[in-house]
Amino acid sequence: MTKKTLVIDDAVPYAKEIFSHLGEVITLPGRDICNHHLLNADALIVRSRTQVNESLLKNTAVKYVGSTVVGLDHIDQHYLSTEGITFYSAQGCNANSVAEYVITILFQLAEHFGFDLSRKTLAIIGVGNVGSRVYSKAKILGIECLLNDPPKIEANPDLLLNEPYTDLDTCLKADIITVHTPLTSNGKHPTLDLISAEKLKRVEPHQIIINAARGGIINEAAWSKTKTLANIIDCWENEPYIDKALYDTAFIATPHIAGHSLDAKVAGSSMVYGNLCKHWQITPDKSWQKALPKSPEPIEIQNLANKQATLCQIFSKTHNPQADDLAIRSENHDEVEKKYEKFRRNFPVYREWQQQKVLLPSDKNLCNTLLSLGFRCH
Ligand SMILES: NC(=O)c1ccc[n+]([C@@H]2O[C@H](COP(=O)([O-])OP(=O)(O)OC[C@H]3O[C@@H](n4cnc5c(N)ncnc54)[C@H](O)[C@@H]3O)[C@@H](O)[C@H]2O)c1
Ligand SMILES: O=C(O)[C@H](O)[C@H](O)COP(=O)(O)O
Repeated sequence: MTKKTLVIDDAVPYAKEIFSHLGEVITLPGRDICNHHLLNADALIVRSRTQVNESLLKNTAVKYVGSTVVGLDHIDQHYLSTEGITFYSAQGCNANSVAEYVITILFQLAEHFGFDLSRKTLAIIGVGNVGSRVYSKAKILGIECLLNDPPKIEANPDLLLNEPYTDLDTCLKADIITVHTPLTSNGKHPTLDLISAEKLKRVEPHQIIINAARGGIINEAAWSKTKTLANIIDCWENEPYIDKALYDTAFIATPHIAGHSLDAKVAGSSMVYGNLCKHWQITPDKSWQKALPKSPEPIEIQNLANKQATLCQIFSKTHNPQADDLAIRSENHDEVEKKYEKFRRNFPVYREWQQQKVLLPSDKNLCNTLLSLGFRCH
């Protein structure tokens, strides 16, 4: 069998360790992968920064495309299908990372503005892999939720019987609104401009809006003029050339890193690797897992404040989105745009809650909550 060639986005962690036993691995920055790199490649493995379409793949040898991320708006799936190119996407690989990002920020907001999260309502728009994990964590933490996901309800109306699904307009009255839909512009429930200028007119100054899904789901021009208590923005239109007016309104502005835990990135790579091995009928080799770092040092909490404050401290020690905000923040917007992609490509490694051990004074209630959220607790 001739040796295969795989072209891989160099932001795919452990690309060489994981994929080299399948063939020759060529790594390139995702944005720089062009048609001429792929002429003799058998497989292309990307993250979100490579637009996979006819102009990229025309007259190449590529017969397999693997996306190690969840969003699909960079993939022309119709073209791949008509050309008989196998496509696989690591759906759900980073859902937990995004859910932890959202929950951490909710606690940071509550501590900053001095409110009790258990007295607030959180509306989750899009209840798939990410939204359902936000929901399950919020329930554990005593946060009342509203859910909105018309495609899911149409597929399974019984969900209305036991879960707080409701219409979008009702959700947009919630204290906190977080969107977790794909960015779609066709079909029965397109999400482009889902929270339109018209809908934003009804948002009140006490409300908080979070977008860690895709730029464009919320009308950015109108959002930048909408008075809110806080805007939390991880996903923007035209990244990295993000809108200054919207950026200037953000309480936390991060460069599309909500799904960037090491665990999420490795899960994406590992899922594509497993699918490619199956596709090429090769037995997977798991020796690359030895390259993974050990679990992080335990989080030590000396003194217990109230439960919300202590949880905020623990979540923030795991990963602090405010540090990511500060990493790109600048009065000079050109500087923000310059730092945006550079910071993403050199993103500090952090591990998810299930890799974390917490050492704290005995508190059964707090420990049970932490265990339910996936932490180990001593
Ligand atoms: N910021 C990040 O780093 C990051 C990481 C992962 C995913 N994402 C984005 O978040 C999106 C969701 O991720 P996921 O893994 O949960 O995907 P998913 O496909 O599991 O869930 C998306 C959910 O949205 C629902 N939906 C679709 N159209 C809708 C509409 N008009 N109104 C309400 N709900 C609608 C779907 O029915 C589905 O349940 C992804 O498409 C991606 O764009 C961002
Ligand atoms: O689509 C996704 O899974 C997420 O938006 C993910 O963060 C994209 O990762 P990136 O390619 O931007 O590193």
